[in-house]
Amino acid sequence: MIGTITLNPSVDIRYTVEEFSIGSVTRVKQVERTAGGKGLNVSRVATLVGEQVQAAGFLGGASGDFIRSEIKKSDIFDAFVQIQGETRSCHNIMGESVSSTELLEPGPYIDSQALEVFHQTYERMLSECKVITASGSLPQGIPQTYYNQLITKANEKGVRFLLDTSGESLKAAVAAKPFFLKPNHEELEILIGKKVSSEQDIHEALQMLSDKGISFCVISMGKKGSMAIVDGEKYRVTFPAVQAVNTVGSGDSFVAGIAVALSRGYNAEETLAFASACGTANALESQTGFVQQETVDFLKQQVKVEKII
Ligand SMILES: Nc1ncnc2c1ncn2[C@@H]1O[C@H](COP(=O)(O)OP(=O)(O)OP(=O)(O)O)[C@@H](O)[C@H]1O
Ligand SMILES: O=P(O)(O)OC[C@@]1(O)O[C@H](CO)[C@@H](O)[C@@H]1O
Repeated sequence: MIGTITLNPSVDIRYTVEEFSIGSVTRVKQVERTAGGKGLNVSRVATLVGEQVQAAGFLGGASGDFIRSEIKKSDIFDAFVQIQGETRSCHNIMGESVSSTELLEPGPYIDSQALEVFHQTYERMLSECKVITASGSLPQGIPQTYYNQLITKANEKGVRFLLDTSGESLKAAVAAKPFFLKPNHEELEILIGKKVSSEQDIHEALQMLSDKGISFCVISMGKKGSMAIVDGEKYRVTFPAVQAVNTVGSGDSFVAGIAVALSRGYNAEETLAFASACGTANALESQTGFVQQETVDFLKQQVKVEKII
């Protein structure tokens, strides 16, 4: 079983608009709500490709109730801790001629009591899951070094810990040596504190993270594919161009693909091809964090994974 952690889930609200400009009134053509936050996207995609998933984090208020009802419909085991506060919403404004614009709320305050209940849940997850993913920002009241505690516990138990976060929590987490990291291009620049403009810069960054003890690291670059280092071996991942519909959640779908592949025992090349297919399959759907099994199977055959000597 795969365990997913979404400490700061959200109701993702997608507004489809014909045009959008700051400082004027916009009438929305279509509104869609999904149970989101990066880890819930991971949960949904891993379930859609056939794995059992238990999902944990914090949920509260009417938004929390909505997410719980969606989790139930998706056949994901609900291990979320109930809180007093209200789960946040994240807004994505997009349209045919409007490039995706996201507004992400900060999330509720988590008190020490809720955190204590989460610790108990996490201990149980470590004994039931081979792979654990942790994704996204941290809600208020949780220190930026919090993922380090979770990583250390997973490492002690020999559970593979896959981390997809950004900013200070990503910077801090490297020292705790998560099994897997997936910064995108922008997150990588913040992580290493310098511009990454050439393939050589990416190689150096991957080598640096590998030398720091990260077994599996991927730098994802949207439609340009990704570059990876797995146990010291470097890979370039590419695929034919597609007509993307909504790329929000493609990174999460990629992480879901990695988690699924690892729990099935795929080798490095197969794992990267499968994850990349999941990322692209999501980009072909309008719904955030959603893939179709047939699309993943088809795309997996189109992905090229080359070892870089
Ligand atoms: N426009 C696209 N066309 C095809 N595949 C895409 C596209 N964008 C993303 N993907 C797929 O998804 C993977 C991850 O995408 P990306 O690098 O955009 O992650 P991300 O920035 O973490 O995404 P997000 O934060 O929006 O979930 C890519 O490696 C690729 O396989
Ligand atoms: O604030 P975070 O946790 O960093 O990101 C939240 C979020 O933007 O990430 C997902 C896309 O990856 C969306 O579903 C969600 O709204």
